[in-house]
Amino acid sequence: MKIVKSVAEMQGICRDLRTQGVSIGFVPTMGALHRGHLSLVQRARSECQTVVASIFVNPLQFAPGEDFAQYPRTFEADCRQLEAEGVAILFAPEAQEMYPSGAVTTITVSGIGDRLDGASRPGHFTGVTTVVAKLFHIVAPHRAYFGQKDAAQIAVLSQMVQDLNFDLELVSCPIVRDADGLALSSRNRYLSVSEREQALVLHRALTAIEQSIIQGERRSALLLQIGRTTLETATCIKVDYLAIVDARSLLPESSAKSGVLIAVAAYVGRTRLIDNLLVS
Ligand SMILES: Nc1ncnc2c1ncn2[C@@H]1O[C@H](COP(=O)(O)OP(=O)(O)OP(=O)(O)O)[C@@H](O)[C@H]1O
Ligand SMILES: CC(C)(CO)[C@@H](O)C(=O)[O-]
Ligand code: BAL
Repeated sequence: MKIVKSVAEMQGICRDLRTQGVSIGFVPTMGALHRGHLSLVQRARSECQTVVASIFVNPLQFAPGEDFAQYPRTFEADCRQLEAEGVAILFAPEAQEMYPSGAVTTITVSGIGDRLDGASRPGHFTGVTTVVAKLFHIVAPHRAYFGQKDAAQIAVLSQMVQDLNFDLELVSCPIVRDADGLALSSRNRYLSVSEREQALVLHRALTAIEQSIIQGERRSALLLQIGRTTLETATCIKVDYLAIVDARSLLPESSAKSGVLIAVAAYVGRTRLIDNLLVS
């Protein structure tokens, strides 16, 4: 696996690949890799001739007071895992390389970008869309792979790709979970043993809602009440949001019909976790 730190070098390599007609699959990450990230690489490998991954802990998407400084950085182990999965090129720039003039020019998806995580983490999605647009310009992928765990991120990026005419396909990949249901996340490593036990309530709340839908209940107000009752069984959880929304616009839906997203975010101790399910 070739490791590239310079924007100009990365852009040159990808330009050559495209000229040769090689299809490029791109997996952007912030590192601290787990099986969720690797599932995106595996999907990219199965659909594209070359896989490019990136590791960049993007300062722009962390609000003041968030965990930018503590965010886990496990570069050597990440490289070993990416190489074993057949990634051809890893782009791992420093912040100065990505933002030499600071963040003077940014991209904001209005509306969608201010909902769910965008409401709780002001400026977060402007940071995400700005860095992902830059990465798309640098890597010029044919396909880019994102996890459904970050469902609001997918909604925001899909809108950006459409509005700014990025010539690529955005591929959404299923949530990878531990055997007990907890969605894998780099931030899970912040959890103590007892916090991890409490964190299971997120998936349990989503499952309780799903069961009610399967039994025929469609009214969002009632489904949200069922979810909240389950969340209240955990003592060290502070719910940020539990919402039933349209998966594309992220606007509230009064009925849990097909295509609707049920999303939850909660602080488990000081760690903020998210999870969701799509109604099909
Ligand atoms: N459990 C998972 N299943 C599938 N994809 C995932 C999972 N966790 C993360 N991803 C995807 O991996 C990509 C990189 O995410 P990121 O590096 O932020 O990891 P993360 O585990 O989500 O970290 P964080 O704890 O910061 O949310 C994103 O597209 C994200 O949706
Ligand atoms: C897409 C991303 C790599 C942009 O920094 C990040 O938001 C993430 O890891 O989901
Ligand atoms: N997975 C989204 C990255 C973040 O939480 O900042």
